[in-house]
Amino acid sequence: MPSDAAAKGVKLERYASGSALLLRRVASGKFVSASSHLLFRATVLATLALVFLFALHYPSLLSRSFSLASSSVPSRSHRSLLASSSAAPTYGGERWQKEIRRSAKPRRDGGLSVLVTGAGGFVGAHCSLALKARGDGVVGLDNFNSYYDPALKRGRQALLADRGVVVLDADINDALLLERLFEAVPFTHVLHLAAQAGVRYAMEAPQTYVASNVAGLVSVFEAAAKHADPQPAIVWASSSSVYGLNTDAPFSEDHRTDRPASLYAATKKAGEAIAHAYNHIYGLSITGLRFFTVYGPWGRPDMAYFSFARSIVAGEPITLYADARRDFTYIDDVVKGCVGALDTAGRSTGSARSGKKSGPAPLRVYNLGNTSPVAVTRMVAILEKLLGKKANKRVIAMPSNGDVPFTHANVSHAAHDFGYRPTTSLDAGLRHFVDWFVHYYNLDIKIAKPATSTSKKPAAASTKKKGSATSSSAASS
Ligand SMILES: O=C(O)[C@H]1O[C@H](OP(=O)(O)OP(=O)(O)OC[C@H]2O[C@@H](n3ccc(=O)[nH]c3=O)[C@H](O)[C@@H]2O)[C@H](O)[C@@H](O)[C@@H]1O
Repeated sequence: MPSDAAAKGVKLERYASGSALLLRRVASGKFVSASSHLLFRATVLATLALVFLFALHYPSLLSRSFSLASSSVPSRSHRSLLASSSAAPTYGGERWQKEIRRSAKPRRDGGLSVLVTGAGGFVGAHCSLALKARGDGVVGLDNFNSYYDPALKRGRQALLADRGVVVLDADINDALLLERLFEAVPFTHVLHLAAQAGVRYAMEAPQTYVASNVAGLVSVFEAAAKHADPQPAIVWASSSSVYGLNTDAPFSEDHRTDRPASLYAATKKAGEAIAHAYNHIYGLSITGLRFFTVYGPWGRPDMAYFSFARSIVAGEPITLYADARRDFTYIDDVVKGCVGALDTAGRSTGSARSGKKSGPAPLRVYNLGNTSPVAVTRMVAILEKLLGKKANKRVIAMPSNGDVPFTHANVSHAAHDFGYRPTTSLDAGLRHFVDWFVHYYNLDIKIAKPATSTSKKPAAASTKKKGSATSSSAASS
């Protein structure tokens, strides 16, 4: 990855040469007299000077147009990394390293030291809390982009800060930052969850998926393979969507995954192929987890269960795709799967110093689903009951937007290798979600009592009340 200054130079050059070309074309017109050449040169110089000043003051605007790496996010300076101390001008340095090392330090014998990318995200925040709670060291990073309401991500960050977990304000495509992190801490594991999520949004913003899910994944693998000593084991988020047009059910890891139905799925499938290459060449221990429609407290507002809950409360219509079914998987179950995958990952066998591996390293992929698909109409009925309000439903045929009609996980491999056993029904899980949702948005809603008691308690993160409510209309798509 080029340095900031070099990248800025390239951008500036393109910008400047574009302006000069335009001006040259105007200059070649017959109406430009010889006497105006001097004026023309002065104009070019002045334009270049203005572009230079503009680039100095608004690098983020330029990088949004030209940089693949940052096209998915409202660009922010890579130098303002510790969200808790925005005054810090650079990363690296003693104070920065001290804070990172404190956060990364395990508090139990044999504890892991885990770098969690996407720690401000839904699954990342829950996993970070769970790891910290059992005495592992955790450092998070997140670019806090505005794909959905960043206030929610900041809320999760605040929760993590309460528990002593630092979440850096940084992008996975910032190779230098990753280098510095691996220099500062000998992480035993990386839990790589930073990604551009969402199946249907890929039609609107295809490049953001390439930037985060392909380029970003390579960036993490590169750093782990070449700048970490010893190399960590990596567990990363793939997706149930890789099964695409597969019709054999339940979906097994042995089934075909070469027919993705969306660009999102294609980038996740590409990630699995990239993982194979890095495992093969560099001896990185890599585990891909295929998540199945994960939901719960502190969830993603772009997902159907969350956006439907908001619409029901607001009395707005919702659109249901006819006959859609999902293997909805509760966050606590997924967290157990992630932790199990970390605990059983096995070591990487490569060496950053020699560039060689001592032997084959583990390369694994697992489904993390609930094993019981439920109709989306049923999911809405549960929400209606909990919220005490009917949804204004519009049912349409499933559009061709990358969606698939159903998902259904076979989890026997994860059960066998690390005891993964999902235990939360959609009724119980949505109750925990609605409980959190009502508190978080300070809604005046009394949640309907369960017909039968649910055995599980809400997730640790779900009981935290938010003092100042975020307007439900503020959340993104
Ligand atoms: O399992 C996965 O791999 C994926 O799960 C979800 O994707 P999806 O299952 O499509 O989740 P939602 O967007 O919440 O949709 C859930 C269901 O609601 C349906 N839906 C969605 C939106 C809508 O307006 N109407 C509607 O009926 C969809 O067809 C789908 O069956 C996540 O958004 C992806 O990031 C993740 O990778």
